[in-house]
Amino acid sequence: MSELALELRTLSDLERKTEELSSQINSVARGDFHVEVDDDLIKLKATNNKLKHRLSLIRESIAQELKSSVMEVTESFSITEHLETVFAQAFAIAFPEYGNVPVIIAPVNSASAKYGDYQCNNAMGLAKKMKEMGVNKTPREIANELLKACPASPIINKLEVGGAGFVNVFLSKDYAAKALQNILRSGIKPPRVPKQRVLVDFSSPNIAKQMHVGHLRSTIIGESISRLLEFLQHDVIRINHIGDWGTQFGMLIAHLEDRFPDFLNVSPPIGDLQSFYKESKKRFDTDEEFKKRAYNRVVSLQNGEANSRKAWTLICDVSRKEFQTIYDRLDITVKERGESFYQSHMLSVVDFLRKKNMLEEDEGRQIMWSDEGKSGVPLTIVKSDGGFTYDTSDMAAIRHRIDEEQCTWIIYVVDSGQSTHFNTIFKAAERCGILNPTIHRVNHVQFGVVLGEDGKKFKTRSGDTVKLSDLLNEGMKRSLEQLSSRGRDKILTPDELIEAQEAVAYGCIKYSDLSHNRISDYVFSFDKMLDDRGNTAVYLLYTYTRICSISRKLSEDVSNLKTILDTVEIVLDHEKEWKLAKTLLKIHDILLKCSKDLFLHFLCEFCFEVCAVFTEFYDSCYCIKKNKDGEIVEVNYSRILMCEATAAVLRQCFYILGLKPVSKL
Ligand SMILES: NC(=[NH2+])NCCC[C@H](N)C(=O)O
Repeated sequence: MSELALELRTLSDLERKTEELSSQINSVARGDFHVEVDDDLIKLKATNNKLKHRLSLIRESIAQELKSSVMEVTESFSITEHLETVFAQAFAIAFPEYGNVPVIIAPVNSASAKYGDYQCNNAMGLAKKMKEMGVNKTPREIANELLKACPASPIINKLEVGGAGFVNVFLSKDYAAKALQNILRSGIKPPRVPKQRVLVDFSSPNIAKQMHVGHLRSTIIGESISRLLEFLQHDVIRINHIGDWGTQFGMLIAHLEDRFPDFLNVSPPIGDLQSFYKESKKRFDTDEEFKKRAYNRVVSLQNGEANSRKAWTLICDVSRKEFQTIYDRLDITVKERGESFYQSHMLSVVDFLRKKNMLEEDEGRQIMWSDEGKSGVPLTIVKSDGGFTYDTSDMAAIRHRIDEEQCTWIIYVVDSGQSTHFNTIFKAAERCGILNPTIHRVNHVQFGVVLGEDGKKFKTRSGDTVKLSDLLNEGMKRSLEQLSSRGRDKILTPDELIEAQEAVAYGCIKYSDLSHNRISDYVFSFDKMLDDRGNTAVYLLYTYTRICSISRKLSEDVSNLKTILDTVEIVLDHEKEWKLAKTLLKIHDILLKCSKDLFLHFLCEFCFEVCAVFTEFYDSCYCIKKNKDGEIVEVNYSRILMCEATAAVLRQCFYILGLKPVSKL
């Protein structure tokens, strides 16, 4: 919404108030009330006239401003947002007295193209509101007034009032052709959004414990959210909040000292950290002397004593290497900043909370309620032995992220099981003044559990947690089988085959996660994800390679795309060409929609739609005509450009979803 439009609304409100007052003055003047006429009220009437004049000037400049702001088709924007602005102006001009009505723009299902491409659906609601205020107008009358007040926009071909009072918007083909040409010239440009400094806390496995499928979900979703927000030009900090601190390290260090007494000189060959953990836990539970030494080591570690610190680093390194191999395979970038990083910040946040009188003694512990009414579960800030907890580290972390990192948006990609924890942290942070909800946005991006095909929690046959490296290996094996079943092992070079195998294996694991609404639990099934029909990575990747192979058929391929662009106009005469163009141009709307609520399945659905609409287009619109001998006799270059634009849109979406487009599959 432009500043002028806002000012216009404020002025309209003022105008309405003045009018109310004037009518009061009039009634008073008529003698309806026996009240002295206030001089101020009379002055207001004069002000009202001035305001009216200003209002008409502002309306004029809004019309001007809008013209200049939308004339540029070279800029990329979300069609929905653009139409929202157009209709907001129409509202301001036609119905200024109804203040801040949020504009409702909805895309029209392509099956009902005769009703336009988008609709403004406000008239019905407004008619109701007017009725409450004693004004009788039908939604169709309102829609007609809105239509008349709509400023010209280069993206609109025509407007019509339809049905119960919808304003139907038909997009302009000229605009669409230009917008597609821009995509081909300079790639997909992000729509403009206010830039934020945002921290994405994701992956976050725990040292010495198995990185499980829950962490895999967090890793995949967090990476894609980071890519999406980076694409939208936000300043993104990707943080791996690993569990590398806490009392369990005391027993791990004590056990390391016993098992590898020479650990300071010779790096200990801990192959299997999980069983190392189990061994030490067993001793901790049964051996009093060991337990005492373990506690000792926690204290020395937290005090920064050199040998304990060294032992801790060695243990963390073992896990770190394991995590990194998963990140490398899945192309994940995340900066490690585990719980240990916050040790000094925990000391200071405790101090801060104590000074603010937020801490309460509870059976030796120091707790904090997230609201004054003491409802819900309190946070444990200091344990009775003086140690800190997961709550303490998250309070320290949120404070650091807001005060020191200067983030205005923090996103935690963590399973739904922790939603109480995060809600409490957010409320507590607000209560003690760390977080100001008018400035800071915090989101717990929660997700459901991974289930096996039997509908039970995802486990190995023997009932153990599935090792992620085994899972990725299995994916690689299954993807090779899939490719071989299509005879690809005979067509592709060994390098191309490996590239295709990885693209399919990792792509399908990521995509099957991202394409489901993350809130619900999801069933992990290689069979489903490797299906080449339906909304799967395999289907998308195959469609993409098909598009690539179309232009490959041209001898002078698309390396001279720029020349083609300079000489060929995109024509959108065929119904399927026009449908494809409109589908592709939805990309900005979709990206914004995904970033609003941080749901990536909308982007997956969009990719699926693009592929389906492309197939319809390709089935009914020839791009390259060949004769009986297979020689090219005619090329429709406009359609070749459409193919290239489709590939460009898909590539951009693939990047955000972490899929690697391969030109041969
Ligand atoms: N700031 C956070 N608490 N991030 C999430 C940490 C997840 C935790 N390490 C776990 O495995 O459950």
